[in-house]
Amino acid sequence: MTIVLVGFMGAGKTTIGRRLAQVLGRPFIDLDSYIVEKNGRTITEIFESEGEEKFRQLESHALKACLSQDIVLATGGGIVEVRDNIHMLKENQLNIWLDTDIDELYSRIMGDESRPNASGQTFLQIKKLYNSRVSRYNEIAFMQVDSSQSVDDCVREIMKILTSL
Ligand SMILES: Nc1ncnc2c1ncn2[C@@H]1O[C@H](COP(=O)(O)OP(=O)(O)O)[C@@H](O)[C@H]1O
Ligand SMILES: O=C(O)C1=C[C@@H](OP(=O)(O)O)[C@@H](O)[C@H](O)C1
Ligand SMILES: [Mg+2]
Repeated sequence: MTIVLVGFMGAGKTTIGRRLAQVLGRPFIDLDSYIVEKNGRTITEIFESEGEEKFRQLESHALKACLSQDIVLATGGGIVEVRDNIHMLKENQLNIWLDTDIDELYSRIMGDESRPNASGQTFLQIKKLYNSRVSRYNEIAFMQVDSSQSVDDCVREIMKILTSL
């Protein structure tokens, strides 16, 4: 069973996913890192050279390759932009939606140039993107975790639910 982390940019998918995998003793894959490694280019380079559509194709291909493995998988915040990804994720039960308020998300991603859909964006532009996606995170989520908590508290909350299943 793949434990998948979904949520907007800055929610903590990569950070909490890595720590959760350590605690579970499972391999960890960050989908962005997987794409970078397979393509030999950064996310920004892919966006700049071939556009977001190409990135989304690579992302869907990577998701398909990584699902159904016994790993912890951190997705990118735009995974819900592609309907096929939502269909694939609906087949996976353990999708954990990391979420917190937009002010906190914005403060975590501002100044980080590694996210083409965030760099140079105003708070209102980021909030509009968040609002356009939030219902789709909810659509695929098995559980929602408030990642305003510390990384370890988020992991503890997730572990409590997983061990009760
Ligand atoms: N629970 C948390 N509390 C405070 N800061 C966090 C938390 N989780 C992640 N961060 C920080 O927020 C930023 C984005 O985290 P990241 O794991 O890259 O999020 P995502 O993969 O969802 O975009 C990083 O600087 C990270 O250190
Ligand atoms: O929300 C988005 O459109 C994106 C989020 C990023 O991942 P994180 O959510 O881990 O930052 C990365 O996949 C890419 O920059 C696109
Ligand atoms: Mg990430």
